[in-house]
Amino acid sequence: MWGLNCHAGENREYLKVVAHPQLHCPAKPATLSEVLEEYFERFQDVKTGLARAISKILGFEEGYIEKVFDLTSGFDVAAMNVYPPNFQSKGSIGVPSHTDPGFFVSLIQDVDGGLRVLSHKGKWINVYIPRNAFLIQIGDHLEILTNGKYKSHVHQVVVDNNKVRRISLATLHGPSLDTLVIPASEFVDQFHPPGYRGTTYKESLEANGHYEIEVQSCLEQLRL
Ligand SMILES: O=C(O)CCC(=O)C(=O)O
Ligand SMILES: [Fe+2]
Repeated sequence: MWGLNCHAGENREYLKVVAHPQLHCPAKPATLSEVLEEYFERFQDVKTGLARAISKILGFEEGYIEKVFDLTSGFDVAAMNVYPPNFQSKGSIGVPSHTDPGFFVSLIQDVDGGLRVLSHKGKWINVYIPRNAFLIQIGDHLEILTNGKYKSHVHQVVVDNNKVRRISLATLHGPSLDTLVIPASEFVDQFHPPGYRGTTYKESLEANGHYEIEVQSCLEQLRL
């Protein structure tokens, strides 16, 4: 899906493709699908490694998250972004503040600067990503699974009055579409009642009337 968003609140051009369980990518240019295929194939090891590490940190056996999110069929969408868009450009907000659905988001960029994260004290922090490094951000469905222990944090992109051209690849790694995500019983007790309503991943992606591939957050609607 190609999109050009340059209205008051947003200012970017992007191509979104489903990356997993099966890569759906335009056939031309052939180098694009070849590079993405290799990237996402090799990224599976990073995803599995993170799932195992986080499972252990949460006190579960290492295969816990792979199992509850059914990651072998996990629904991943990659957004390739250009800021500012090639055509028109209005304002300096690349992407307004939001959280992302899913287990986690991985991000690479060509030039540093632009991405900001809202701290728990309500301050915007510029994110520094060392060259050749990935940024990993927690997604809404890990927040739901942990009943709010892990937070899907609010972030935005600010494009310095469009003086700098920036390209990023943000991939939203989700559970499988038919996985029902609810707060795990281990995080629920009389002092911590369930804070979120359970839905399948597919239902939560479509809750705001968007298509699955638009991967918009609906965390606010799921809060109890
Ligand atoms: O381009 C970026 O740095 C982040 C983009 C983003 O937040 C998103 O696509 O959800
Ligand atoms: Fe995002």
